[in-house]
Amino acid sequence: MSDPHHAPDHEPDPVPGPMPGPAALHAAGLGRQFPGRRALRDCDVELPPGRVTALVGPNGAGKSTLLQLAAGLLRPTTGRIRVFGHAPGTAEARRRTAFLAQDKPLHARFTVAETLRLGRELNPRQWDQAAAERLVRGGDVPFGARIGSLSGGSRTRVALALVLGKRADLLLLDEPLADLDPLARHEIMGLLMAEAAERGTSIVLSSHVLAELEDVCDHVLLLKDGAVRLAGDVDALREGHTRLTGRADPMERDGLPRGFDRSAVVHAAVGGRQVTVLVRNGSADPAAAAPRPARTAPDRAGSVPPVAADERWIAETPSLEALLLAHLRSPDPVADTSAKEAAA
Ligand SMILES: Nc1ncnc2c1ncn2[C@@H]1O[C@H](COP(=O)(O)OP(=O)(O)OP(=O)(O)O)[C@@H](O)[C@H]1O
Repeated sequence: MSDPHHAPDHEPDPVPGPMPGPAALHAAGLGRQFPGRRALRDCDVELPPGRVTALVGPNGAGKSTLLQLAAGLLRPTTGRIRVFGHAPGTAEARRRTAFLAQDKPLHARFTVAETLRLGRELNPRQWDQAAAERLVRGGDVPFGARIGSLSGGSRTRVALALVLGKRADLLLLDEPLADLDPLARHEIMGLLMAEAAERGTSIVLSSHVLAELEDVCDHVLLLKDGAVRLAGDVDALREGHTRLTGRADPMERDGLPRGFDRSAVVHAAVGGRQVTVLVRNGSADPAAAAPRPARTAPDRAGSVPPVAADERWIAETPSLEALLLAHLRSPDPVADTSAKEAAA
């Protein structure tokens, strides 16, 4: 339903620089300023086609702003953004993109059937009525009911039906599951995965429920304070980190042994006598998955053995949720986009 709000239907002047690749979403130096507030700054984003991307970040991180820029509802203040190489708001970008806004704007006085008819009229060449109806029927939403009379979850279902009915190549979904009950969330996630697997649809999905993203997303984009903090292929990012659990050192504020290489630490948390720490792997050598303490304090020389070889530490590849939580908690402002290449 985003069409009526889109920016004018013309390509802006070409921007100098290399041509964008076939990325589903490409942004370079992207920024968006609101009065008194910078929502996004200097964001470089490359989302390969056919991937399901988790867009995560704290409240106010800029997730909705990025999705609205990609949907052509906002214009960048700086930099540029492209969907499949096209400027958002142009006819080709609009045809290939479907956007589900966080507040799911629908006409309250329309019935469900009228809403789907509007979807078909706005997308006459590519509308899939069966896909849209399937979603509505899945929730037992009456086709004759007015949108204004529906529960939040049913309204969300109708809004998603419009998105899936459009048969777009890139779905931009801003917290699509927020109003849905657990069974409906599970069902909708399954539908989205099927859509991605069967049609190669690219999906960008913002969510605060990290555990739900684990089995669904194969790519991640973490924003914090309007900047990209972590980006890339999920497996590559997980393999690029190690989660270590061991006995906390009561003499150290962060609970880590004194000689521990803190430059590789994303975040450490002490719980009781244990410390759990997420570290970036410093080497491509899998044997070095766990960090070696690079600096050993002179007064304790030899007292801190290499963590990887110390059986008192449990080393494991982090889950996506553990990875994201550590990066969300990390004060480190340096973006980790090391897994970008693996995603291409
Ligand atoms: N239209 C606007 N006018 C002024 N400020 C805005 C506007 N839209 C967003 N902002 C500000 O930009 C920042 C980023 O907002 P945005 O909605 O993109 O964050 P978000 O990551 O989607 O947050 P949430 O998780 O709470 O939905 C916030 O500080 C917000 O207040």
